[in-house]
Amino acid sequence: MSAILMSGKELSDVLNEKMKKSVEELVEKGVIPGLAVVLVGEDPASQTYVRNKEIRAKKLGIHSVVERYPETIKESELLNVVDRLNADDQIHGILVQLPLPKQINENRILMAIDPSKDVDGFHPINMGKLFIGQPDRIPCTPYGIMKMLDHYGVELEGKRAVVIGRSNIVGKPMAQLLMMKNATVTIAHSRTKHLQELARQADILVVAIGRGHFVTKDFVKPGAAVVDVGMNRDENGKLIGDVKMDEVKEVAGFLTPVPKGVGPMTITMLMYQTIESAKQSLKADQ
Ligand SMILES: Nc1nc(=O)c2c([nH]1)NC[C@@H]1CN(c3ccc(C(=O)N[C@@H](CCC(=O)O)C(=O)O)cc3)C=[N+]21
Ligand SMILES: [Mg+2]
Repeated sequence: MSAILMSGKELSDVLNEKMKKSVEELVEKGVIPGLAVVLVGEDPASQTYVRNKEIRAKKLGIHSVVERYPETIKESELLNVVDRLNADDQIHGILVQLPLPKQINENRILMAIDPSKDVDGFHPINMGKLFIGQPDRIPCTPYGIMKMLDHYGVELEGKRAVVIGRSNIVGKPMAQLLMMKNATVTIAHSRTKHLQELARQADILVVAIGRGHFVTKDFVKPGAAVVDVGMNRDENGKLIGDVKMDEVKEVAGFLTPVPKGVGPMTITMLMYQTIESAKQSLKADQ
């Protein structure tokens, strides 16, 4: 038996068609959805991501601007950039690419973004809304994963989910979203004891630990849905996930590939939330 591959690429293609129509409708009403990406420094992985977002925005008719700043930018200067974008009514979504250089307090920057333009869903107001069960902007990676689980018919109600990884941008919001669908959720991490035994109990296993090929078939319950959030480079520079896909696909019921799994869906949800933000700005004007 081989797992059903949950293709983020294919689902993105489907959702892109719908989003294209939404953008057309907005343009007819005089609003072009605008996304600003702020990129600090020269990190090559960030460059790829930014390039992929650019391509996608163009495809959808979203107005996209990328502002690049040197690694040495001061926190006060970056705060000025955010303020200017907050005030710019052509811009409906602002994404400041993380991580930021060490002289900059990341939280201070994220808190400066207007919550209604926070298409990453990282602002404490949006995080807070999510955690009280009133989601508004949702972190794009876990949001995209929920769309994939839904699209491929993975049942969540009453099921046991294990999330490996406790970050603010993936692990914590992922757990909350699964809980909102009545899954029984455990968050595990690098210090968790007996991780393998715990993971083996999961009907849904989400892996965001950041270690290439960490999860082998011995971590997986037969038939489980396995979601691989990892993006690592192997010794040849090839993109690999946190899951050893070749062996896990013989045990799992569902599996997201890397590449073309979670990554494309993250971008899809970013575009989706930018469009939503543009729609809301239109309503606010009326
Ligand atoms: N404020 C902020 N928001 C983010 O959402 C954010 C961020 N900072 N910093 C960096 C990470 C990383 N990330 C990726 C999303 C999609 C792909 C993606 O599209 N990957 C493709 C191809 C990757 C490749 O070929 O290298 C795939 O998985 O198929 C990659 C990486 C978003 N991040
Ligand atoms: Mg994200």
